[in-house]
Amino acid sequence: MSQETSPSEPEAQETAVETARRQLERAAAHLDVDPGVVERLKHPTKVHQVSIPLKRDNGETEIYTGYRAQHDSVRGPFKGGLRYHPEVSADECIGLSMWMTWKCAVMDLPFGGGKGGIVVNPKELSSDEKERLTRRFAQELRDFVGPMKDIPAPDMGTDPQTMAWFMDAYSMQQGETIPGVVTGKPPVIGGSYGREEAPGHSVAIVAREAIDYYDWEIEDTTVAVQGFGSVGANAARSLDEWGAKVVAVSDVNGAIYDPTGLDTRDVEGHDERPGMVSGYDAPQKLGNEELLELDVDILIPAAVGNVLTAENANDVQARMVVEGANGPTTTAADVIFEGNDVPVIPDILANAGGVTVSYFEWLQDINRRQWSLDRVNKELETQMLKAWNAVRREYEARDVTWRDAAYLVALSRVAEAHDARGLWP
Ligand SMILES: NC(=O)C1=CN([C@@H]2O[C@H](COP(=O)(O)OP(=O)(O)OC[C@H]3O[C@@H](n4cnc5c(N)ncnc54)[C@H](OP(=O)(O)O)[C@@H]3O)[C@@H](O)[C@H]2O)C=CC1
Ligand SMILES: O=C(O)CCC(=O)C(=O)O
Repeated sequence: MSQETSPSEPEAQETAVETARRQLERAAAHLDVDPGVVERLKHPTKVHQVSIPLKRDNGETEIYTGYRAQHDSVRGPFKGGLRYHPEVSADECIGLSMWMTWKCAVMDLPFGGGKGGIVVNPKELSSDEKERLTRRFAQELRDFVGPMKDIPAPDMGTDPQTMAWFMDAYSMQQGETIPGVVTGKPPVIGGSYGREEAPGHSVAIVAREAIDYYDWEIEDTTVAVQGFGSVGANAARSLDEWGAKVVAVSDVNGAIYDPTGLDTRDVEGHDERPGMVSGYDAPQKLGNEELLELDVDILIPAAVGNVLTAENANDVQARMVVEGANGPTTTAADVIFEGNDVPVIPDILANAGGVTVSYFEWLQDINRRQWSLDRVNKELETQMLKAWNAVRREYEARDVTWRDAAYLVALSRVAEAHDARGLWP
C-alpha cells in the first residue's frame, strides 16, 4: 500500500485538505474508479468567502471572514456544519467539506458535503454579538444555502441557538419560515429531538460495536476522551451508561483523571458551564497531551483536528482510537497506528450520528411532523449498525484499515452516482 509519508520522516504541519486528499488517494487505489472522477473529488465545487461586519457592544465595527466550502453534491444538497473558531480557514473548510461527502455517503444519506465557519473566537463575543454576527453571516450566504441547496448545522463553537438565529435571518430574507435551511435547531422551531446528543452517541455506538468485534467486555474497557463538548461529553456519558469506565476527560485548559472511573454526568460539559471540566475536583489533573498518552483501552479524540501526529503516535498506549473529532489523526500517525496494530475507527463513520439525525430533522421539516426521541434513537441505532456492518464487511474482505474500509464504502457510492448521472469527465 503506497503512502506519501513514512513514520521516520519529520512531519510537516498537514492541513485538513491535504489529509483528506491523501486519504482519498489511498482509498481510490483499491477501487476501479475513473481517475478523472478521483481528481475532481480532490477539489471543492465552490468555496464562498464573505466579509461580515459586526458592530461590537462598545460601538466599534470589526470585519470577520466567513467561508462556506461546497465539495460535492452528486448524491444530494451540500450538508455540513458551521464552525466558529480562530483557526478556521478556507483550506480547513475544504478538507472538512470533503469529509462530509464521505460521511454522508458512508451513512447512505441523500446529501453531499459542505462545511463553513467564521474566523472568530466565540468566547470573546457577547451573546448579542454572536447573534448579530450569525444573522449577518446568514445574509451573506443567503444565495448559496437553502433546504435543497446547502444545509448548515452546528459544529465547534456553534450550537442550536446559533442555528435558530441563522434560520430566522434566512427566513426573514425569504419572506417565509423555512426551517429546513439548517439542522441542529431547537426542537421548538423544527429541530429534532436527539440531534445534540447524536454525534457523541454514535461515537459510543461504534465504540461498543468495535469492543464486541474484538471480543472485549465493555465493563472491562477504560476510556479517555479529549474534549468535553457536544461530541465528547455525549460519547463519554453513553459509554459510561453502558458500563465502560471513563477515566479521563478534558477541555481546552486540561484533563481530569480518575483511574477508578469518573461520574460523567457529574462533570459539567462545555455547553453547561464552559471551562468547568478542568475545574472539576478529580484525583489527578493532566495536560491534554498526557491524556492522549494514557494507558487506556479506547482513546476518543473529540476536540480539534491534528492531535495525533508522527510526534506522539508511538507514545499512544490506547489499544484502539475512535475518532470523535473530524480529522484528529494525521496521515503519518495513521501509518504508525497501522504498524503498531492500533485500530483507528474513523471520524466519517464514528461521529456520523450527527449528520444522520440532521437528515431525520430535514425529513421532519419537509413533512412538518416531529418524531419522538425514542423514534430518533431507534432509527439512529439502525442506521449506525447498517453503516458499521457495511464498513466491517470491506474491512474483512480487503485486509485494509478501518479508515480505508469506510472510504471504500463511501467512494464507491459517490463514484457510482457520478457514473449514473454522467456528469464527467
Ligand atoms: N457538533 C457536531 O454536530 C459535530 C462535531 N464534530 C466534530 O467534533 C469535534 C468537537 O466538536 P463539538 O463537540 O461540536 O465542539 P464543542 O465546541 O461543543 O466542544 C469542543 C470541546 O473541545 C474542547 N477543546 C477545544 N479546543 C481544544 C484543544 N485545543 N484541546 C483540547 N480540548 C479542546 C473544548 O473545551 P472548552 O469547553 O474549554 O472550550 C470543548 O470541551 C470537532 O472536530 C467537530 O468538527 C463531528 C461531528 C458532529
Ligand atoms: O449535521 C450536519 O449536517 C453535519 C455535522 C457536522 O458538521 C459533522 O458531522 O462534521
